[in-house]
Amino acid sequence: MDHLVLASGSPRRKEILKKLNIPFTTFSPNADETQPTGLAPSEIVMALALRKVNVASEHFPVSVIIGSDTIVVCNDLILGKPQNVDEAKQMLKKLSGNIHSVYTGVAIKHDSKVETFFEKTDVEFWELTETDIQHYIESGEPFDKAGAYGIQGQGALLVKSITGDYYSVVGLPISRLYRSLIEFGFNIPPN
Ligand SMILES: Cc1cn([C@H]2C[C@H](O)[C@@H](COP(=O)(O)OP(=O)(O)OP(=O)(O)O)O2)c(=O)[nH]c1=O
Repeated sequence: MDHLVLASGSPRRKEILKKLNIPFTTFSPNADETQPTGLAPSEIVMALALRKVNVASEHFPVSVIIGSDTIVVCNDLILGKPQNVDEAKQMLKKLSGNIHSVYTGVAIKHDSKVETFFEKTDVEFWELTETDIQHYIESGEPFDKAGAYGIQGQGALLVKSITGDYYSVVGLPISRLYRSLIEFGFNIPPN
């Protein structure tokens, strides 16, 4: 079986990838995460995922490499990770009482062969009070997450409904990835 590398420093992505039940190495790619301008959200997340696998492939030239990127889009505004409390507050205010879309792009690379895809999941938030937002920010959860929340943590209490893949919101659309890896030619033994 080919060697698999997850080009990510995200502990969530690592946990989700374990569902494949195959060994893999993680590598934090430190790629430039500046969002390219003039692209649709789906294109942005695929471009950033590609940057991550390209950096990792310099270190693992013979491996199959997976990279991923997640952004939140609310009323045409792209929300990445908040840099401070104020930004987190602004983001959560925007999401309050609204439906937003979470885009996760994935890139798979082996030698010169590259595959990219994206998933879009719609998430509806309850109406949040100032106190709800304040309490949630104090949990510390918002700061390493796109849109300033984590659906897998206390952020679950903010979410009214979701349409699409839950794991894509957490950062890695695992069932689509599983199928894409097989189509890509990666040999995954039956569990
Ligand atoms: C919306 C949402 C995002 N997130 C996370 C997923 C991503 O890890 C993060 C968005 O930042 P990313 O830049 O996509 O990923 P990362 O910097 O955490 O990891 P790496 O680039 O090394 O792969 O937000 C959650 O964990 N839960 C959520 O509900």
